[in-house]
Amino acid sequence: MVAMGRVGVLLLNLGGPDNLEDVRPFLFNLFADPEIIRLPFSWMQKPLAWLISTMRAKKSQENYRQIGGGSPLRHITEAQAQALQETLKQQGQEANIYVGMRYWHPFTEEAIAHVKRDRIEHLVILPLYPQFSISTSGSSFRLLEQLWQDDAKLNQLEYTVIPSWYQEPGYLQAMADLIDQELQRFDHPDAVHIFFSAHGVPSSYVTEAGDPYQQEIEHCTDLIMQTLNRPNAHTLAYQSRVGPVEWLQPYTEDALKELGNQGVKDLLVVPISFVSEHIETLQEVDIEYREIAEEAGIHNFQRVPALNTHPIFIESLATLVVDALNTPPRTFAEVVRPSKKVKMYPQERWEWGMTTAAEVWNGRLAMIGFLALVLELISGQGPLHFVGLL
Ligand SMILES: C=CC1=C(C)c2cc3[nH]c(cc4nc(cc5[nH]c(cc1n2)c(C)c5CCC(=O)O)C(CCC(=O)O)=C4C)c(C)c3C=C
Ligand SMILES: [Fe+2]
Ligand SMILES: [Fe+2]
Repeated sequence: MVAMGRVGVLLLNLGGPDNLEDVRPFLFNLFADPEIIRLPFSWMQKPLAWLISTMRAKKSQENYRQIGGGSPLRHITEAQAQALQETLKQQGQEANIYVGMRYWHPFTEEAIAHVKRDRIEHLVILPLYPQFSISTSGSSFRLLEQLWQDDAKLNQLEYTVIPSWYQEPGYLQAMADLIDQELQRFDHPDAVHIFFSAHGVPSSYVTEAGDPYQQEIEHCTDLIMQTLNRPNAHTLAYQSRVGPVEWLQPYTEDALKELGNQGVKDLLVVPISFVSEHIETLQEVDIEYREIAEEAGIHNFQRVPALNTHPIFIESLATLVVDALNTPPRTFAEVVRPSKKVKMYPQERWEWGMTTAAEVWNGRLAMIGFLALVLELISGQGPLHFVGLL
């Protein structure tokens, strides 16, 4: 059934720096998010975000430089929006598509301003993360919930949230298709080890805060293997760990070494937590993990491309939208998981010149960092300058 009234679809995504100058402010926005670094005191959030983004900027910029000087995420997401609009139209469903990024342009706040400007009556909120995590979809839902609380006008809008959608048959089919296509390029397709690499999160998100992410990733992997219906061996591992705390295991780099030691020669990486090419496929997998794999004796290391605008994938998004318009709406309150502020999660090492110091930040260390920051701001020549961080 086709929904009446003005329909909008809000696609949520992370966002990425468009150029190298954007890297530091992008990182600041990311680390200023309490769903990314969970602190006991909210007043610490911004100073700490400032410190970590400042310390990480150079390394991160170097990674973005290796993939052409910026993230392709904005262009790809806009192309997905365009393709989704056309597919919906073919199915008789007119809809405006909006892109709302969490940490960079076009920001979620801008997207909501456009939704209001266009006087949308029914809004489907669709994160471009197939699986739910507190740190991704959860963070965007929390932000939206806040925008709704701050703006009474938004309450006239009928909205519905799709929390996660990795079970959608079209999505699974598109993933299986991409894998199958890449397998055919190997001399012995059945002998290829299929290596699912998911973006990691700190383990405590799952064990302490109740993030369903790990369970959804595991289930998703099983469903893709069932859809693929081939005899290949497969592994699931977690990539992109930052900081010294424990993240979901096994880590991608360890699992690759292990497989290399076991004599695996042909390996196909399947990025599984994200539907677009981005820095972690183009730089981390294609450059860093390839090097680790080759050193471990995996001579034929290939990767499945991201879905981007794969037609079966875009059709599955259209199906999700149409289904959401035809079922009772789901509110933010139903989909935002409770998150206890349990611990401080250090995401970055302190790199004081030559020494790698604290393994885990504690409150005291954060306090020292904060004082350093204050001194820095007052004098312009404070301790951060002194140790070469700025
Ligand atoms: C489902 C995917 C993602 C999860 C889960 C996730 C959690 C998470 N990420 C960080 C820290 C960083 N993420 C960064 C970039 C980044 N993260 C994702 C996806 C997930 N993150 C994507 C797609 C991207 C890249 C966007 C792009 O520019 O193409 C970065 C910045 C890049 C870098 O410096 O390495 C950081 C830092 C944490 C701490 C976390 C869970 C708590
Ligand atoms: Fe991330
Ligand atoms: Fe990351």
